[in-house]
Amino acid sequence: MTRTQGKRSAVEPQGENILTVDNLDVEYPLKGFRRKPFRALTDINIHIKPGETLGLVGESGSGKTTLGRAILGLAPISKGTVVFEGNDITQADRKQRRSLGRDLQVVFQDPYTSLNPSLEIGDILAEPLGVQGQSPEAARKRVRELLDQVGLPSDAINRLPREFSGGQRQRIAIARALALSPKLIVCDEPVSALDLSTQAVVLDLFLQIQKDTGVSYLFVSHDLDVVRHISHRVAVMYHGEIVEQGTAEQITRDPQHPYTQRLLLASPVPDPDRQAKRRDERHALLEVQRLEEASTLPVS
Ligand SMILES: Nc1ncnc2c1ncn2[C@@H]1O[C@H](COP(=O)(O)OP(=O)(O)OP(=O)(O)O)[C@@H](O)[C@H]1O
Repeated sequence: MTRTQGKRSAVEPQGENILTVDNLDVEYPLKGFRRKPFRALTDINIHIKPGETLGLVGESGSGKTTLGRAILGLAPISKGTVVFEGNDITQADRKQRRSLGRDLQVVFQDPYTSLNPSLEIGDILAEPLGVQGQSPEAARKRVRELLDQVGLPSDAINRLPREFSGGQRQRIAIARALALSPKLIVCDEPVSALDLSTQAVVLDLFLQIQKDTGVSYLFVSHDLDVVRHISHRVAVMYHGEIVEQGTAEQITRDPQHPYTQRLLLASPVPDPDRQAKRRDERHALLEVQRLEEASTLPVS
């Protein structure tokens, strides 16, 4: 393991699927006379169990974001089913979607644009709690818990997003996604905008939160190294199709599809000695990063 200090458990999650996507097609309508819709996804089949991370890797334009959006009910599905906690979201009405929305959250790539710049952190985190009818006192208590869970001090409550670094903002975005204790979080390139050492810290946080809460992740990234580190299983997307699925180890040791083989060539697994040395270097870097983050946090 090269990226983080956290360890992914070797035990595979068991039980009923929390999410099952079957034979899914997504077609975007295109403007213009007689233009056929653009098929962005073809015959997608994936599933995720409670407490499991499915990593979704693929090149730009392969359809990763579209699949995440389809699961969130935000993409034009032309065929197939998306069953979340036993409910087919393609058939759900607005009221059912709202209640499903509680258990299904998202963390986006860009921590600079995903937070409302004019709201204080306390209000950003309390917003979903208020919508669900929590009293201001209960919401305030939950906001403090959330900040603690993502490793930010409680005085962050009265600060604005611009007062935080990229890594700290992504922690705030993760806290917001966790507010309603979701069962599944769609993580759409959540570390791509961060530098390498901050990526490692945030990946550790995702692992720790999963250990503590049992939440499942669909973890989207173009970076195979990130995906195979954080995921129990990996699905490889290519031109709108899933061309290969397996455990991170299977995909790494015995890639079947030429695209996966190319991805691996671009991201080789280092030999054990080099790996250990890089891990030590990484740990030292992480410690420096943590100290720096702590010292740049605003003090009230
Ligand atoms: N709203 C839309 N209307 C038409 N085509 C779209 C729309 N959104 C995405 N597409 C097309 O669907 C395909 C898949 O896009 P998508 O954003 O899902 O890929 P991606 O793998 O997430 O790429 P990236 O890593 O660059 O974000 C692309 O060809 C894209 O141009």
